[in-house]
Amino acid sequence: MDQLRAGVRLRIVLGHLGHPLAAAIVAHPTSGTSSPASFQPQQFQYTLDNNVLSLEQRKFYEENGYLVIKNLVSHADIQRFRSEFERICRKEVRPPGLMVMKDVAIVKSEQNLSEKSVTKIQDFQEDEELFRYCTLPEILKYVECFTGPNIMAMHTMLINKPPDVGKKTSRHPLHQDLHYFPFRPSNLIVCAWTAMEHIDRNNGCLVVLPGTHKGPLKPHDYPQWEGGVNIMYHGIQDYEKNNARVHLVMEKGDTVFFHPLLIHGSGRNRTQGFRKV
Ligand SMILES: CCCCCCCCCCCCCCCC(=O)SCCNC(=O)CCNC(=O)[C@H](O)C(C)(C)COP(=O)(O)OP(=O)(O)OC[C@H]1O[C@@H](n2cnc3c(N)ncnc32)[C@H](O)[C@@H]1OP(=O)(O)O
Ligand SMILES: Nc1ncnc2c1ncn2[C@@H]1O[C@H](COP(=O)(O)OP(=O)(O)OP(=O)(O)O)[C@@H](O)[C@H]1O
Ligand SMILES: O=C(O)CCC(=O)C(=O)O
Ligand SMILES: [Fe+2]
Ligand SMILES: [Mg+2]
Repeated sequence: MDQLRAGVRLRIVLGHLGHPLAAAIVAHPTSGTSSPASFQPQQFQYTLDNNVLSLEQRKFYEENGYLVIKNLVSHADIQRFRSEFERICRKEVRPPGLMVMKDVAIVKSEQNLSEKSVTKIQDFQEDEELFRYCTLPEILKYVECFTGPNIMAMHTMLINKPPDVGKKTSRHPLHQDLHYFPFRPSNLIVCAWTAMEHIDRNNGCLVVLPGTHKGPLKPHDYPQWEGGVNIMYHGIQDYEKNNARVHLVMEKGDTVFFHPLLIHGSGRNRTQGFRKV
């Protein structure tokens, strides 16, 4: 029931906003008569009272702005998402509203779509098989700790980071997702990011600046990268250079939940594989 509602709301919200950009997963701002947030002890600002997170996990998210849950999504589900992605690349299915992006370094050279030319698909909410991700009880269970029970999926993507061709265009500059989101409140938004395979610094893992979710939304612009930058890959110019980057090494199925103000990005893919999340 809840899962069905999530899907229906998604369509309504996208239609209403009329905006190609949207968020990960967010609480409905007008939901419920009593906002759980108002009952929070003063020290918890970024998480809601729940029976899911341990006190330690809760404190970690509050302090750092992200939380990795190991082995959350089954390998069987990941295989299904992978297969559907390949079907989309082969154009066997073309869900309405889906956006397909190629890497800027190869967009002019490669004509045919294949899983080797597609860097990312976005807005797969009309694809039943991929949207299953947003309905997985194990995902929603954690999402609810940040959004509360009235959940909407706001933006969806499957990222297929290609092997870098030498121009470093496979990188994703450091940014805050809130830059792309025209809705608030930010503390009731969370992104769920699931590794579809082993991911480390070699194939371009997620890189985070812990604690930056406590700061403001910063100005974003295209980075001055010699090799080029992908469309809409805006970055923060003036991030704190002595703020240590943390590279999140993740196994297949591991999922990181992060705050939309957390500064994050991803490095270049130095392998020959297509890093999928
Ligand atoms: C939605 C946000 C929420 C975020 C949530 C989570 C937040 C954290 C993640 C944030 C990640 C970043 C955020 C991404 C934000 C978007 O991606 S927003 C959506 C992408 N941009 C748009 O929708 C803008 C409008 N759309 C477009 O321009 C086109 O649909 C696309 C995406 C470029 C693809 O075009 P296409 O239909 O495949 O057509 P194609 O002929 O291949 O290309 C058209 C032109 O675009 C150029 N182009 C194609 N691909 C690229 C590329 N990768 N780079 C540069 N130029 C390109 C081509 O060279 C061509 O240029 P010209 O020859 O006309 O000069
Ligand atoms: N000195 C820097 N200036 C600006 N952005 C940076 C800088 N260092 C890293 N970044 C950003 O953070 C992301 C992650 O950095 P990281 O150093 O992990 O990746 P990389 O430089 O692509 O690869 P690697 O250092 O592992 O060879 C990069 O893709 C880039 O967007
Ligand atoms: O996976 C990546 O390369 C970056 C993803 C990202 O920025 C996001 O999911 O918000
Ligand atoms: Fe992001
Ligand atoms: Mg580096």
